[in-house]
Amino acid sequence: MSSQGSRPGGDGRLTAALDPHDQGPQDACGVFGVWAPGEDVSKLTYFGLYALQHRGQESAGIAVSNGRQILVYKDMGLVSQVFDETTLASLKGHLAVGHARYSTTGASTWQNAQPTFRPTADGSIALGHNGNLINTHELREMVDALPGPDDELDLHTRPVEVSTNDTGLVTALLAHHPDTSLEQRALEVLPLLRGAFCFVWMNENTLYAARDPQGIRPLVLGRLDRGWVVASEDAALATIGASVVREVEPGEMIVIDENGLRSHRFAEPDRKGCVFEYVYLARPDATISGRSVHESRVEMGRQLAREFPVEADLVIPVPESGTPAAAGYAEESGIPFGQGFVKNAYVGRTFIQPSQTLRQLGIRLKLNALDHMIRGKRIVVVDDSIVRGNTQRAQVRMLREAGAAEVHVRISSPPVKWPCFYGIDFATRAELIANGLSPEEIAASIGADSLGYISLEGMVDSTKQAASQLCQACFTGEYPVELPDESLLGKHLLETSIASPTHGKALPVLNNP
Ligand SMILES: O=P(O)(O)OC[C@H]1O[C@H](OP(=O)(O)OP(=O)(O)O)[C@H](O)[C@@H]1O
Ligand SMILES: NC(=O)CC[C@H](N)C(=O)O
Repeated sequence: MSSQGSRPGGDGRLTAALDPHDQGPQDACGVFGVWAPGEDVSKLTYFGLYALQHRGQESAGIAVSNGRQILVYKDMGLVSQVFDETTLASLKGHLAVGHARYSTTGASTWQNAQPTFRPTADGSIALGHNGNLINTHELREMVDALPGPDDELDLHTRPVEVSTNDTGLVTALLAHHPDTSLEQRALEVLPLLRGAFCFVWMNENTLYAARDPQGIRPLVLGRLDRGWVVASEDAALATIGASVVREVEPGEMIVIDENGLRSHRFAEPDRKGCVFEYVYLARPDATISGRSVHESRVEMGRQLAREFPVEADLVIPVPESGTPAAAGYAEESGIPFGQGFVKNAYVGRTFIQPSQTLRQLGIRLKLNALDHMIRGKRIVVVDDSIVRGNTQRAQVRMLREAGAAEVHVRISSPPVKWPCFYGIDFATRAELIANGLSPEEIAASIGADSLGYISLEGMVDSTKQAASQLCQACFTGEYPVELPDESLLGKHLLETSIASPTHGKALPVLNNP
């Protein structure tokens, strides 16, 4: 990576840039934000992101401010690959925001890694986003209507970031507040956004967080002895020793600075939390809307055993996220629970990798069957979901090769038939195996003796949330935030990117690869 344009510096408050590829051998979508004078905020953010790594594994970044300038460090890779002690030690300040990304809109590139950065009339902002916006064309037009970078910025001292995703557009809209405060500007911009968003952002002195009116993705507020924290999941708070205060409410914006915490309501709440957070996305030790994710998953397994019993010798999970449901299935059915697969702990989640080839390779890399546990037995194998079918096809084959007498697949969520437009890369309908095939046809396709999916009601009841307050669009096709264009249903979100470097204006940023 080489730098384009000159490095920031010289005007006393300019954002400086740290590009890991300019650091020689010193080697640096979960969101995290911390405001804590006297604490090592970049390290707290690093550990917070580490706890949120399961939410995004393509790129990671941290922005930190010491009150005068914001430093941003981001790169492709896992949190532990992007940051090291030296990098973290150079990120000094009293407030920080961090991000671990997997892409939903805009390619998986350094330019789209977050926090995104943009200079403003009175400083700069850095922002991280979990979610996905669906009115990006509208937002693009709003950004295009803003005064261009040439009018606004000195490009000799402030190089340009060409971000091609939804997050870059919001950053540009927020950053344009020549005559008003960032806080006021945010209260104008947030109501214009459609879709899912949990944002954490900052300027030099203030930490902000906001959650969309539907509260599709989780966001929690926590307290340190000497500060405040916001994070996608409460497990990240526990990791850094912060206590949970409450969830950031749907439609709420929080502002934290030396005067404490202020809360604004920018929209009326209409709660539609993502049910797939309970099924797969969130960590099992997370609590969302007062309900333990682990307990929800165990209950889904119990319910699955009631709905799809089978005579068998052993219940095994597809690790990791299938494990609690398998335990619930075994408990309810009375069939012994055991380990049938060994998971390589160093391999990450497979369905969120960007290409099909990588996904398929990833599964073989991840799971190996324990032959002596499997041989001659009738196996019930429990997983949380079938998306493209890669995992089940591979693991049924492995179980057969290991000598299983029968393989019965049980899935603790209903068939995924519809793409997600709110922050999960469920891709196109064509890629979803349950879109074209019945459960019987899927069983034949993956080579299973039987296949049972939990009912929609069974899954929803297990979360102890009112069905009316959950987004179940990936199972039902009923989208709680109206899609601007029905043709979106046939497209991959990565193809709906709002701008390419050759279309529209370039967004200013600190360093270019
Ligand atoms: O039908 P597919 O397209 O294969 O996707 C579904 C699989 O992806 C997830 O596992 P993943 O490996 O991502 O994560 P996990 O280890 O946390 O269960 C999920 O638990 C299923 O096993
Ligand atoms: N998974 C996410 O939350 C993605 C955030 C944002 N839409 C992006 O693609 O960067």
